[in-house]
Amino acid sequence: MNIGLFGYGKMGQMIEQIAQDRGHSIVAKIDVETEEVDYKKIDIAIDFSTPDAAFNNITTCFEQNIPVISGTTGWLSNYDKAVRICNEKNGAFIYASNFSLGVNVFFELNSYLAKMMSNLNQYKIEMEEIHHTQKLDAPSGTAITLADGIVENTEYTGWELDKSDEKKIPITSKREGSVPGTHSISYNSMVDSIEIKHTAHGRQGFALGAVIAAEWIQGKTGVFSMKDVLNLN
Ligand SMILES: NC(=O)C1=CN([C@@H]2O[C@H](COP(=O)(O)OP(=O)(O)OC[C@H]3O[C@@H](n4cnc5c(N)ncnc54)[C@H](OP(=O)(O)O)[C@@H]3O)[C@@H](O)[C@H]2O)C=CC1
Ligand SMILES: O=C(O)C1=N[C@H](C(=O)O)C[C@H](O)C1
Repeated sequence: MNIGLFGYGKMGQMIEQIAQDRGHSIVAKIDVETEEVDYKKIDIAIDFSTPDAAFNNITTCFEQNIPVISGTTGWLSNYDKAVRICNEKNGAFIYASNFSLGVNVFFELNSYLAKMMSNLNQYKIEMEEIHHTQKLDAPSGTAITLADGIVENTEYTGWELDKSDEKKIPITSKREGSVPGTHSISYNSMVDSIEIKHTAHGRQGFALGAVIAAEWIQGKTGVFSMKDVLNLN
């Protein structure tokens, strides 16, 4: 595949390595200073840019009939609009807050645990995410997806960064050194605690998942998720 990288930062560079190892070519590296893009050369766009840039990158690719894999977080207020444009253009799109295969299994585990805990009111939930100090958004996109999985299966109505509303899942966001991404959810009662945790050891897992998604979406039209790619449905 001829891949166009939208965003050539920490993730863009990791994806370049992994994509090349799997026999793909990087035909464009687009970042904030790029003035002209030759879209004709690009079979698929992989966007790991910034919350401000993602929507425009993604929808420009739809206009050019290029399928898009996006891992950028912090732009989701425009997600429904992007989906609409993708469908209007008969395009192909996957957004995932986290492309790592392990985290996508962790999402399923989180939903299953939330369902089991939903009638045990003596347990109070807490979520923590830890990332490197360069991260622009908080809470992480992954933490938001985890919170959505809990809301779907319990009486919680949403999430909040500061603990105040009993009906909301309290999320603590920590920014420390170069931590690639750690997410934990705990259920605490007076007598015990249950905790599930995912720890990324680097960015390879995110990048590999994004390249696998790009390979999978070739020749398809529609809006998909990593659940489809990994057959976790
Ligand atoms: N879904 C997932 O699995 C994962 C998602 N992420 C998310 O991916 C995004 C990128 O992460 P990361 O690579 O660590 O961040 P970086 O800051 O290292 O890279 C972002 C890059 O985007 C560039 N950029 C800025 N504006 C534009 C633009 N208009 N078009 C294209 N590129 C632009 C930046 O350039 P400049 O520096 O010059 O501004 C920078 O090179 C974040 O939102 C992060 O949360 C990260 C890891 C995994
Ligand atoms: O910015 C990052 O680094 C990461 N961002 C994603 C998120 O916001 O969840 C995924 C991963 O945790 C790394």
